[in-house]
Order: sequence, then structure tokens, then C-alpha cells
Amino acid sequence: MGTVLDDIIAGVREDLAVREAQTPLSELKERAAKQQTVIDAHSRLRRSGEVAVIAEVKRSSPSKGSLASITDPAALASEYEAGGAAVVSVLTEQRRFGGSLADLAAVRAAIDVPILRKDFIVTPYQVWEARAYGADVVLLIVAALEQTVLESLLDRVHSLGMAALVEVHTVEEAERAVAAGARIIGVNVRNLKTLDVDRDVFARVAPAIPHHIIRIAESGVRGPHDVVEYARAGADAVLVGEALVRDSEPRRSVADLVAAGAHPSLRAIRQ
Ligand SMILES: O=C(O)c1ccccc1NCC(=O)[C@H](O)[C@H](O)COP(=O)(O)O
Repeated sequence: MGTVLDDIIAGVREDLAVREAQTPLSELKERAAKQQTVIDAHSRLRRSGEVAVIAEVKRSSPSKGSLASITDPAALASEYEAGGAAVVSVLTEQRRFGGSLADLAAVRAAIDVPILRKDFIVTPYQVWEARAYGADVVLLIVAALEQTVLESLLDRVHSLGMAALVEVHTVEEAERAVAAGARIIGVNVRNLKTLDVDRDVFARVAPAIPHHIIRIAESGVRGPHDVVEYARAGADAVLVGEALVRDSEPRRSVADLVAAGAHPSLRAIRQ
């Protein structure tokens, strides 16, 4: 029996085959050429003395089922932007997360901060899709990719002027990400094979990531306290989904997380 991650990727590949049959790569490239220039995510994610917040648009998940209906993803993303999010993450996987490329396009039309296409990217076609629908950053999950595929996808992303959030869960995966040339590494404290969340994973894995690489703590943020804990363990940024989509005041909650990450007590640690 496959892991949750294997099952998700099998579904992603089936859906991808349908889209590839419907939309030739040449059409995606034409659409990509009409997009505004890629927005630089690096400079937004590493600000001296501050922890950046990546706020996620996510309707459901394998671990929690339905989280929020999110009838207007653009309106939610605008709230995140107004609250001070450095980057907005949009889940585009449909089967397990309820997302779509239409969500990505709608969010792109509404906000000016960089957008992360959060999906299970296994082919260059999906990188072109991300750019064609307005993303500036894509997620590459080390556990889902052979090393040579990871390296060639990273090259494709960088050649388009985009950024890649290279996601790891173990020290070994972090070493693979560094060897592949990752410039941004996210430590997901959720094990994508078991779905267990263990916030201590970040502190164990982060030391394997050199300081010139941006370090992001992904998952398990419940409020400002977790931002501070991740910052103390070396995070440049945090990625937050569930806590924000379930919140009745997402703008204020993002602002609270941003304020926690900018607290003067963290400056000494982060400079
Ligand atoms: O969220 C899941 O259940 C999940 C399962 C399998 C693969 C990926 C999954 N989630 C993606 C993420 O890692 C999160 O959306 C992201 O890090 C935010 O996490 P959280 O703040 O805990 O919602």
C-alpha cells in the first residue's frame, strides 16, 4: 500500500494527463508571456530582524478534511495581503485540497505580493502552468522527486526567473535540497507519509540548512507563540494554513503573526 503522498501524486498525475491533452505547452507559454514580471520572493522572505509570514489559501486537507468553504479566494488573499503577508500560498491540487488553477488566477488578479503555487509538482509542464496562471514561486517536495528530477525542475524554475520553495522533512532531505541548489528550503513539520505534526522537527532539521539559504517553517502554526518558537529555532519565515482559513478575522490574525515575528526580542537572535 502506498503512503498518503504516493496516493496524492498518483491522482495529480492522472489529472495532469487530462490537462496536458487539453492544453498544449505552447499555449501555456503564450499565456505565461502575457503575465506581469515575476515578483521577487527572496527579498520579501528575508527581511533583517523580521520573520515573514506566508499565508495559505486551503479549503481542505488529507489530515483534516474540510477546513473552510472559501467561496472567494481572492477576497481571502486580499485580507492576507492587508494583514502584512509577505507571500500568499494557493493550494491548486483539486482532489484532496479543493484547489484549482482558477483560484491561482483569481488571487493573482487581486494582490501584488508574490504567490506560491502549492501543489505536487513532478513535471516541467506544471512549472509552466504555475507561471501561466501568475505564480512567482512553486513548491518542490524532495520526498516526491528523484534527485535528477529535483535538479532539473529547479533549473527550469530559476530559468523562468521564479523561485522554488524546496520542501524537506528530514536532515537527509535537507542535504539533498542543498546539493540540488535550493535557495529557499521549507521544513515541513508535517510528515507527508503519516500526516503527524511535530513542531520539534524544525529545530532538528534547520541546522542542516546553511545560512545563505532562506529557511521556512511549514505547518502547525496555531498563533503568535509558534512564530516566536520557530524564529528562535532559526526560521526566516513561517507558512500558515489551517489557523488562518478557520479564522473569522484573517487580516488581524496575519497582522498578529507578523507582529510576533517582528518582536524586538527576536532581533538579536536573527541578526
Ligand atoms: O495538510 C495536510 O494534511 C497535507 C497532507 C499531505 C500533504 C500536504 C499536506 N498539507 C500541505 C501543507 O504542508 C500545509 O498546507 C502547510 O504547510 C500549512 O500547514 P498548516 O498551517 O498546518 O495548515
